Amino acid sequence: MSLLILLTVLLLAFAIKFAWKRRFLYRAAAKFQGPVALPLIGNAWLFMCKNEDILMRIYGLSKKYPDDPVRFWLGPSLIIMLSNPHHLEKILSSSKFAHKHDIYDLLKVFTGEGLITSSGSLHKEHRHLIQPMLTANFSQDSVAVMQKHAERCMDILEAKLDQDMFDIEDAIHQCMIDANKELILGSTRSSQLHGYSKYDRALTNMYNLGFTRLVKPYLQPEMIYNLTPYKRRQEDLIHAVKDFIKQVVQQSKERRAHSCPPGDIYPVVDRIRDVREERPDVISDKVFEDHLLTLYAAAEDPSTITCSFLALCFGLYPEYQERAAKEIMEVFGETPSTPSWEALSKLQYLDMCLKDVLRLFPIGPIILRKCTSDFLLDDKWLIPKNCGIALPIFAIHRDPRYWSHPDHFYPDHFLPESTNQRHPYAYLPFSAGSRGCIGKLLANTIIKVFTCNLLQRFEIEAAGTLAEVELKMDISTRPKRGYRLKLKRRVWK
Ligand code: HEM
Repeated sequence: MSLLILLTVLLLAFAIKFAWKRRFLYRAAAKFQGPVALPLIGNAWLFMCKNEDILMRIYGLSKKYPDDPVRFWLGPSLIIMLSNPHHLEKILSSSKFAHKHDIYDLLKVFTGEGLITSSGSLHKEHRHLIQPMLTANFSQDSVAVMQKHAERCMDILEAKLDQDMFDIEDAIHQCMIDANKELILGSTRSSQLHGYSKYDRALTNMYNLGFTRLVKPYLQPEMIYNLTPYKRRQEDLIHAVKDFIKQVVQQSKERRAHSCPPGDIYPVVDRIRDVREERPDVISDKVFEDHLLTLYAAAEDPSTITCSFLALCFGLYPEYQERAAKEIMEVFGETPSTPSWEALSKLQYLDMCLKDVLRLFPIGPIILRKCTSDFLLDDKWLIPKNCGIALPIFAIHRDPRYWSHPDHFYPDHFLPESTNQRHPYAYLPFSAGSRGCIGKLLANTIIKVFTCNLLQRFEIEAAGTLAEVELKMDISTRPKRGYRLKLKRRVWK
């Protein structure tokens, strides 16, 4: 009995000390609106649903609190969500929010100190080294590489001509694997010709496993996670992925030793290797591998998703497809050939289509940051040090106050007169500021070259409406039932 009393007293003392140390956080949180928080779990109950439905829960909440900041408690963690573009601008342009939220640490087992998961001075220094490698010149050189892989993909898609509906994702995924492996990793092993490799499969499973742990709080404590089968699986995946990256590094060293010409492109791996030669103290072997895996993963999956959604939207909105195809024909003619860099920039309508797809299906539907010191927002709201910040990009991209046709594919959203009237931070498909995407130009190039090839060869059909495309969230936004399309030979009228 006395032991029980002692334990209760100790527990109570611990709880009081814990609450006392965090009194500033509670005081600041009380100034924000937010849903009812339960003892211990806070608002975590709002997100107790299937992983894939979390996106819609967050969307619902941000619609409920569209203007002023709102607070959530996820267990002991305070998160402030901001849905007003004017607030997003303040956050994304402040150095106080350049830190990723602590939850990203769970992904460090995979991508270590790569640009997505690192923060602080190491991130800043390495971003300065890597960003200049992805210049307009690199994107320009990537056109020919992308054209080669896109043509191969179109040849594969010929087999689907005039057949039943099929999911186009696999074909696009293998094409994007080949292109990004050559551009970033300098590897010419083709998944389109030889099928998915062990590495390709491991990487896809890695995204899924990483996301599962992010959204299941009970898997987050290391002690518990280590006892689950997920841990074993994680080790197998890491092993497969890292093995491949080590081979890529080795091949790059051999190219250097034999002064091999870089082939079709001077890939990112060789560019980083050359920087290391000059400054070996700055990038260790381990961080070199982390960068390669991060850059490849950051490029391959978003490009696949965006090209697939663009094809689906063209299938659902034939009039916009026709307009984009006509523009491509006017600029390039009917026969697919390697587009010139100048000609690509003439595809204004395709550009508007791509922008609207990135609006509807942003790769980062929610961006999470950590506040590293107290921050006074609009001289009104004190965002306390160490709390999390959530930016619900998906919800803002569908807010009817900024978009005339929020839930439709509507390229005219990006007519200059509409764009000029909108707050620039109401559209953030590549995020912004010191943690914004460094591959934006490359991504635009890859996707446009791919789409030119697709529309030059095929007419795309899809059934139903965009409203019927149910979405799910994993590490990005995807359709629950795939990208189902039908292809017909394009006949120029
Ligand atoms: C359609 C294609 C793409 C989209 C929509 C996209 C979107 C984004 C977004 C939203 C972020 C910020 C994430 C956050 O703040 O949490 C980001 C970061 C990043 N992206 Fe992209 N991305 C794309 C393609 C690429 C490509 C092709 C590369 C590189 C070759 C790339 C490399 C990166 C890197 C390294 C970061 C981390 C930057 C940092 O934190 O310093 N991305 N991307």
